[in-house]
Formats: sequence, structure tokens, C-alpha cells
Amino acid sequence: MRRVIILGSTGSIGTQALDVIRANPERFEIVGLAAGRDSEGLAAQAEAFSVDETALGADDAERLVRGVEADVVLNGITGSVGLGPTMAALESGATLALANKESLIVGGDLVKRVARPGQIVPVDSEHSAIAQALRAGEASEVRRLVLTASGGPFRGRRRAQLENVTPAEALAHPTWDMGRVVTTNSATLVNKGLEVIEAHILFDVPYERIDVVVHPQSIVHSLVEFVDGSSIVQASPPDMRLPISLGLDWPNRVAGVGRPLDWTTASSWTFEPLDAEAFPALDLAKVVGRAGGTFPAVFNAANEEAVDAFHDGAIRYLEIVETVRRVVDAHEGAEDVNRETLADAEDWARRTARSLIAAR
Ligand SMILES: NC(=O)C1=CN([C@@H]2O[C@H](COP(=O)(O)OP(=O)(O)OC[C@H]3O[C@@H](n4cnc5c(N)ncnc54)[C@H](OP(=O)(O)O)[C@@H]3O)[C@@H](O)[C@H]2O)C=CC1
Ligand SMILES: CC(=O)[C@@H](O)[C@H](O)COP(=O)(O)O
Ligand SMILES: [Mn+2]
Repeated sequence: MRRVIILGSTGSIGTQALDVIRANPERFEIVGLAAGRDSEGLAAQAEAFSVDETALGADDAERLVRGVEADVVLNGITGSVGLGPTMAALESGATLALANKESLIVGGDLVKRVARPGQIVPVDSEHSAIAQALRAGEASEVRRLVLTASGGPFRGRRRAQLENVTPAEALAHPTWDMGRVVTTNSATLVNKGLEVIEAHILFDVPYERIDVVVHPQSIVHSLVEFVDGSSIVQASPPDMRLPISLGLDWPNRVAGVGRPLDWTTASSWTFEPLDAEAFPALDLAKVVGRAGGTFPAVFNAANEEAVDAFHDGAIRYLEIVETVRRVVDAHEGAEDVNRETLADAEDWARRTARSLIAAR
């Protein structure tokens, strides 16, 4: 029986994790639940799963992780506030099933230094796919990682056709049903930028050997190309319960957690290059990832502010990435990267983004 703490239990990842656990009560026991503000939803979950330990807010989630013994902590919180809980989970010795990519991107080396090998199991679908494919060969045999991108709701549009797109249109993801921030990030391709940095940190592969290809069906979740020219792809219908279940009990598979592909009817999988002019976020993220230090934290914090401003009607879609670029361009970086300098850089990025947005 695996003792599980779920952080972000009321969200998209959290509720799908509860589905997995509800269907496998002999395998998983929930020992802690945490949400942001939805106290009623959290209380209902605690009652349904007979959980004594609950938390509201990121600091309280961190306290819960430090105080409750668990085998695995699933971090399904949205945003860089997930960093404290991520560090707490790693310091507790539990396996960290990581959906909250922001904490890895912001924390970078800091997170890597605390984690023992294999302690972080990626839940993000692309990184779970790569982790599964990497079991087919040695690290020294990997030539490149290829992350797939759905292309989001605006795939195929030129930059000029993106000027007046609305928040409602940005939230109409073609293949996944996810929370507001990650869905918006998929529409700007910031999500894929964050995921390239995430892949670099998780798998120690240099940026020049991490590619992105647009695959609108979201069936091939990513692939690893090996030195002999063989590519191992991981494919399944888009359903996060599969990578979540692997995160909860890596490397064991949970029977019946997802439905398989149907090979009896005609279907096609297509792949196309990304239009970097229409969607400049990926190239910007690579620059930021290569710069390292506090730059990824600044990129992410500015984006979180810009996404909120877009949904509040304060800026337009194209201004999300433009704001992030201007904040990144103005950043000077910090000599020493630690929790304090990271927090300072994030605060600075949020303030700078907000003043750029207010002054437009
Ligand atoms: N959804 C998906 O399919 C995928 C998500 N991810 C990543 O997983 C993470 C979660 O995404 P998703 O589930 O879609 O997001 P949601 O917005 O659906 O859920 C976010 C969860 O985090 C909680 N939360 C928000 N702020 C805080 C806070 N300050 N302290 C504690 N908890 C907080 C929310 O609580 P409350 O309900 O109370 O606000 C909610 O439970 C993100 O990092 C995302 O990028 C990655 C791949 C796929
Ligand atoms: C399901 C998942 O992992 C998301 O992060 C997904 O990647 C979003 O889809 P795109 O960013 O490819 O549109
Ligand atoms: Mn993903």
C-alpha cells in the first residue's frame, strides 16, 4: 500500500489522481490533501477518502508534507508557489510525482541538488513519455529528445491572425481539459517552452538536443531518439490518469487506468514544424534556459502575471509573450542562486511585468 499526499487535490491533476486512487483502493491510501482556497471541495474530498490531514495554501501544504509520513507526494499545485512544497517533499525522502513543472523550472539546480537520483517522477505527459521511453536504452545512447506539442487552439494561424483572440478562445484547448494557467500557456506555447527547460533539467540533455514537433492529435506524447537511429515513442489516448498513475507507483503500471489506442479503425497521426514567428515563446524559453540562474524564474513569474492580466482584460494575447520578453530583457541575473535570490528575482519580475502592463 503506497501512502500518498496530493497537493492541488481540487484541480485537474488532483481530481484525476483521486480517480486513480478511488479505482485502486488496495494499492493507494491518501494520507494528506491540500488545495489553494477551495475549503469546501477539500473538506468533501477529505471526508470521501477518510483523510485526517488537510492544508489550504502553499505554506500549509509545505507544513503538511513535512509533518505527515508518505511514500509519494503528488505536486499538482499551479504556479511557482509549488516550489516550497516540492522542496519539502524532496527533503522528506518521499518520491515526488511532479506535475508542478514551475517548481522545477524556478528551482533548477537547487531542486536537483536536494533530489536523490530517481526521486522525481515526472507527471507532465511529455516527460512521463520520455521517462518511459528511456527505459529502452542507456543514457549514453540517447541522441535527442523530441517533445510533442498539440499546437494549442491557434495552431495554423499566422501572427497577424492572433491579434484579437479572446481568453475564451485561448481556453478552448483541442485535446486536453486542464486548469486555466497551463491551458493558456498551451495557447501561447509558453507551456512548451517551460517543458523544454523541464526536460533539460530532468534528463540532463543539452538544449541543442531537445526538439519540439507539433502533433495535433496528442497521441504520441514524446519520443527518444537513440544513437542507432531508433526512436521509441510513447503513445496513448490523451488522458492524464496514465502519467499520474505512473507517478504514484513508478515504474509499475496500474492495470485499466487508461483505455488503449484503437488499431481497428482508420486514423492518422500527423507531425508538423512549429511556426516560430507566430509563437515566439519557445525560442525565448530556450534563451532563458541556456542563461540559467534566475532567468527561468523571471520568465515564469512574468508569464504568470501576464496570463492573469490577459484574463482580466488588461492586455491582449500577443502581449503575454511580449511582456515576458521585455521583463527577461530587463533582467540582470543574480550572482548566487538560492531561495532568497530566487524569491527576489521573482518579486522583481512580477513588479516589472505589472508596471509594464499598467503603462501600456
Ligand atoms: N491539468 C493537466 O492535465 C496538466 C497539468 N500540469 C501541471 O500541473 C499543475 C496543476 O495543473 P492543473 O491541475 O491543470 O491546475 P488547476 O488550476 O486545475 O488546479 C490547481 C490546483 O492547485 C491549487 N492551488 C492553487 N494555488 C495554490 C496555492 N497557493 N497553494 C496551494 N494550492 C494551490 C488549486 O486549489 P484551489 O482549487 O483551491 O484553487 C488546485 O487544487 C500545473 O503546474 C500544470 O502546469 C501538467 C501537465 C498536465
Ligand atoms: C497534458 C500535458 O502534459 C500538458 O502540459 C500538455 O502538454 C498541453 O498540451 P500542449 O502544450 O502540447 O498544447
Ligand atoms: Mn505537458
